[in-house]
Amino acid sequence: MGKVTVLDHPLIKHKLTYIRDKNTGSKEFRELVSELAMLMAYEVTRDLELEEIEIETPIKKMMSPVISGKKLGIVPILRAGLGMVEGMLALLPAAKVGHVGLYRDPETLQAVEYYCKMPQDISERKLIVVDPMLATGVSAIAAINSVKQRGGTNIKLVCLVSVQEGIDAVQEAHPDVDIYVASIDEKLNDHAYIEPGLGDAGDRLFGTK
Ligand SMILES: O=P(O)(O)OC[C@H]1O[C@H](OP(=O)(O)OP(=O)(O)O)[C@H](O)[C@@H]1O
Ligand SMILES: O=c1cc[nH]c(=O)[nH]1
Ligand SMILES: [Mg+2]
Repeated sequence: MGKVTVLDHPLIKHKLTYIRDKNTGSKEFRELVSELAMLMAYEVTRDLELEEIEIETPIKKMMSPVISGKKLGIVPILRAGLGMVEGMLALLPAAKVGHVGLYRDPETLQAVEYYCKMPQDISERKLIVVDPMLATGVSAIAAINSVKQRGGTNIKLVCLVSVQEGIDAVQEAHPDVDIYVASIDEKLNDHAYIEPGLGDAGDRLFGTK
């Protein structure tokens, strides 16, 4: 079973409070989501492999570590996942970006996929699927299915706000995927929105609705 990590660094908690606040407008919301993604990227990449290379300081030669091993890929789930890409790329500038476009049908709550474009060498990359919200888990499960169908094998899921129900669903469908969240909230409401949550992440990012 993949592990679940709640990233509860004080900076993450602080910024999360302000994206939850209904009085936070789109500009500030976008900036905070981006900053949160950057902080989470730092934690999620803790297990990157290193190799020693020889360098020379102004004083003497030494062996010193640099990142090695598999390259990275970031996969936002459109639309709301787009808000997390820039922050992740700020820390991981060499990562390639694949996109999965899908929305949750408000009536059936099923995921409807409308776009998918992955890096060609997806099977050789460590992939980080990103979406601010993990509610029922239907969207994340569908997105990870799409990534796997195209050859992705090494996958992590990073979300800001989640509920236990969504985490359980992803773990059952994709037991090989580690999940990182900033919060596990109380529950889903009757419309499968997270309570207390932050509302509709896509609408708040892009000023729609
Ligand atoms: O876990 P789930 O129950 O599937 O819900 C979570 C999904 O819902 C939201 O996307 P939405 O369908 O609103 O699309 P959008 O990003 O285009 O707004 C959110 O960004 C997730 O992708
Ligand atoms: O609370 C929720 C649930 C699904 N999608 C959102 O954007 N917010
Ligand atoms: Mg939405």
